[in-house]
Amino acid sequence: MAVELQPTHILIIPYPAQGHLIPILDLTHHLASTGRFTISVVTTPKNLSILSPLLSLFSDVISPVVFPFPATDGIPAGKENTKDLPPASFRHMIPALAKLEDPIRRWFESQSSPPVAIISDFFLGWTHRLAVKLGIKRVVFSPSGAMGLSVVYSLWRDMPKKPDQDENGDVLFKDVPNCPKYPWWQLSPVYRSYVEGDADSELIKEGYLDNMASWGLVVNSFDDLEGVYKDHLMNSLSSHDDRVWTVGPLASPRGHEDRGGVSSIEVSKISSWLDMCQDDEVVYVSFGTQALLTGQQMEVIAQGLERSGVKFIWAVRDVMVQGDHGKMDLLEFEERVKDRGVVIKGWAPQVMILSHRAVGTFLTHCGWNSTLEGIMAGVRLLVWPMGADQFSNATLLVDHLKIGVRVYEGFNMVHDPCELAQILVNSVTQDQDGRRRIKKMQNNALEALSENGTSSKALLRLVNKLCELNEKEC
Ligand SMILES: O=c1ccn([C@@H]2O[C@H](COP(=O)(O)OP(=O)(O)O[C@H]3O[C@H](CO)[C@@H](O)[C@H](O)[C@H]3O)[C@@H](O)[C@H]2O)c(=O)[nH]1
Repeated sequence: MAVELQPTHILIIPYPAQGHLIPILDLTHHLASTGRFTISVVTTPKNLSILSPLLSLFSDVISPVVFPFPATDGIPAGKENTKDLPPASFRHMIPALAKLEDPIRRWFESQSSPPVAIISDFFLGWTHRLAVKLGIKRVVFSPSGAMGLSVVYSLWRDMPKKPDQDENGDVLFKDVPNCPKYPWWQLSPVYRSYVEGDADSELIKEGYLDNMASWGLVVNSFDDLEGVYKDHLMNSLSSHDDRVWTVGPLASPRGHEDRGGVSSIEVSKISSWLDMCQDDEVVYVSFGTQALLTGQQMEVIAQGLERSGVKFIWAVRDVMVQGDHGKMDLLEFEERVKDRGVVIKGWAPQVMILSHRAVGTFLTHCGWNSTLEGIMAGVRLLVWPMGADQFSNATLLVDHLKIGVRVYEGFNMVHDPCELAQILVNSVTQDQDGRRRIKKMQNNALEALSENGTSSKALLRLVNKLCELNEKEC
């Protein structure tokens, strides 16, 4: 007699930052599309709206599990997403979310058919212990690449100290392939702010160790881009056995117009403007959803764009438009360049812009999602890493794969608008070799996502492995 298959119930727990939410919800979308799961997604009231498109597509499959946001020192009431908070809030957001452990456990115990696995962001390491208590599996979701993750895991495992109390002293990662090294100031700010014995610091450290002990790991990357680092993770995380899945670049199968937010400018206006431009002549500039540029940096970018004479779209975070950004007068700048440039204040339809044939260059902070989106669009990558994993992403793109050009690094060096202008001009008019290399990587990414590609196969293996946990199905 045929056994009736029950869908496998899994619990997704995202971290409320757009660069983390967007890819884990893309993964959720892919899992929901298989028809083999019921999926519960943990969220808080102010983050519910980002789930709406998925909920309307998969109302029978995906259910939100909404908990009040836990009140926490360092996070103002009413703020539940890091896009509305300064970068240092990461230190507070991680402990805040750990307070959801008990409510989630109580919710789990009330379920007639509880989840067999948790897939949760790497900032939620405590979910490993929760999963162990509940007798289920935990899969870490890494919105960062495999190289960035290898470096950060190595940091928390080995706990290097600041060399000679010098911000510029190098820390060497001997155990990571290609032995990268970074000056202290380029290491993860969450790591640098660690204070031994401090409760929040210890919770964050435990979280990373718990990540390394979890049952599996999903990385938003693909083997042609980072195979060596995937293998390294596979070998160094013995607990993961063969359960490291590189399933990227994750993208929304639904299209990209409202990916991660509602565009603050009419999408049709932007596409009509781009339609009037020649192939590859437009430079797109964005520094993601976390970096807070200084007034001086805004000024350098504006002057660089103005002096270069290139066509451009510059996405400026709304907090930087509202904030006091020194001498920089965005409105005057816009007026001066209105014939050849667009400034988007607030959320930009980034993937749509990058994939337009007129856009040929991306000046990026090297956030991992932007990196993958740039590769998928086959645009030249001008990189200006600011923090987090962005310095290792820059190493990968510029030094190892030679598909990016390093413009500047971080906040503290001297930035010269004339030099930036020249780099922008060169990227639009020259650099054919760089362009060929990025096109090749774009093809590799598309290949990875094709039916028999490495990422599609990894996704299928992940799906099968999760379904095996469901005794009713096996
Ligand atoms: O106006 C905007 C701004 C951003 N995005 C999207 O938002 C995401 C931004 O992600 P990312 O490029 O990774 O930048 P951050 O927001 O800075 O991401 C944080 O999270 C990433 C994943 O861990 C890290 O790689 C980064 O260093 C960290 O800053 C991308 O999908 C963008 O397409 C838009 O669509 N419109």
